[in-house]
Formats: sequence, structure tokens, C-alpha cells
Amino acid sequence: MSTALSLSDVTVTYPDGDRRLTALDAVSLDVAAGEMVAVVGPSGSGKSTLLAVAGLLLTPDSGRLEIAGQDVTGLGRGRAADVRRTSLGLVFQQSNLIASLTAREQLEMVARLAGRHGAPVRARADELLDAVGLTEAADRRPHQLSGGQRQRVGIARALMNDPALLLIDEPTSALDHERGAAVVDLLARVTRERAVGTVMVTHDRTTLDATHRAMEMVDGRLAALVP
Ligand SMILES: Nc1ncnc2c1ncn2[C@@H]1O[C@H](COP(=O)(O)OP(=O)(O)OP(=O)(O)O)[C@@H](O)[C@H]1O
Repeated sequence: MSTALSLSDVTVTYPDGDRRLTALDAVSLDVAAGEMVAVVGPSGSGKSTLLAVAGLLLTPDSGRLEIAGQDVTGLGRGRAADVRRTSLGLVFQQSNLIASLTAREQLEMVARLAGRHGAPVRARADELLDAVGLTEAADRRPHQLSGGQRQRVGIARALMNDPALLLIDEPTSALDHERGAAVVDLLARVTRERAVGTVMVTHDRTTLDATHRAMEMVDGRLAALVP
């Protein structure tokens, strides 16, 4: 199995008055293609910082970072944006859908930004909307969708450019239990079927059974979750 994400000894500090606050403390994590890893932990423990580093949105103070076997430690902004477009799928808490676009158009737009156009893009968008159970909703705009449906559009959009790594922040936070469980099951399925590595940050421990592994972040340190 190839490695989707490899973090080695990653440390991140933030300014905190005249000192530094350590948000990630020598964190290491390997996620294989086709593997789904959940990260739980208290508020302020460093989970969002971990996703920001893996998503190339934040450069760590030290440590090494590989995505799909490629060393991406310390890339400049331009190269980091290229890797984000081609190899990463990000699904953050607010689904950030564009109000004026239909579900299908949301997906087509990210393909266009990556330089892809035409009939294959539309076919791919329809295939992914079908995979997340939204065929009927392809022509609806965000305000015509439920919270769970919006979340699923966000997931389909993140898969549009065939990422090696999917990073998801709290996919169930705005959903009731049943819809949340359905979204996590969907993530587990696309992880397996599309051989993507998935890291899901969650507060919802009832969804952990659907994942391959659960890790716990405490004070910036990551360890296997002891159930
Ligand atoms: N931009 C920033 N500047 C300074 N400190 C920050 C910044 N971002 C996060 N922190 C601090 O770093 C620590 C880790 O924050 P982070 O957001 O990664 O935690 P979290 O586990 O995602 O929390 P939550 O579950 O509440 O979203 C916290 O103490 C937070 O206050």
C-alpha cells in the first residue's frame, strides 16, 4: 500500500505573549492509501493545526511532510497551492459552497480551476454526485439542500480532482446522529473504493467504528486512542 500522508516529528508553535505556545509537539502520523484515520481530542489540543499542516495551509516550525510519497516540506506558496489542487481534498467545517452554483457546478468549478474542461468533467461530476447519493439534487443550489446533503456535496467536490489525501474537519458537527453516521459511512466507502488516505477530525466518538484507526490529540501530542 502506498502512503498518502507521512508526517514526521512535526512541531508547530504560535506566538503567545512573549512566549510560544506549542500546538503540535513532535507529531508523527502515517496514513496509507485506502485508510481512514480519525483524530479526536479536547478543544484546543491541536487537531485543526494538524489538518492545516497536512493541508499545506500552515508551515511547521520543524519536521518533515510527505504527500503521496512526495516530499512537500517547506514548499513555497505557489507550489503548495499546486499540490493542494492536484493531490488534496479539503472538507472544512463550513462547507464553503458557493450560493449561486448548483451542486454539479460546484464540482465542475474545481475541475476548471485545475485546468480541466468539457464533457469528461461533467461526466466525472455526475459520477461523484451519484456516488454520494445526490443524483436527484445535481441541479439544486446550496439553499435547496439539507445540511447532510451540503456536506456530501463538499465531499464529492473534494474528490473531483482524484486526491491522494482527504482532510475532513468535523463532518458530523451540524448533523443529527443518523445523518452524521451516514456521512462517515460514505467517507469510509470512498476511502476504500478510491484508495484515498483520509484524516477525519471529529468530536463524535460514536462514528469511530467506521474508521480503520483512531488517534487522540492531547496537548499537541498524538497517540493511539485507548478506548
Ligand atoms: N493562529 C493562532 N495563533 C495563536 N494561537 C493559536 C492559533 N491557532 C490556534 N492556536 C492555539 O493553538 C492550540 C491548538 O489549537 P487548534 O485550533 O489546533 O485546536 P483544536 O484541537 O482544533 O481545537 P477545537 O476542537 O476547539 O477546534 C490552542 O491552544 C489554540 O488556542
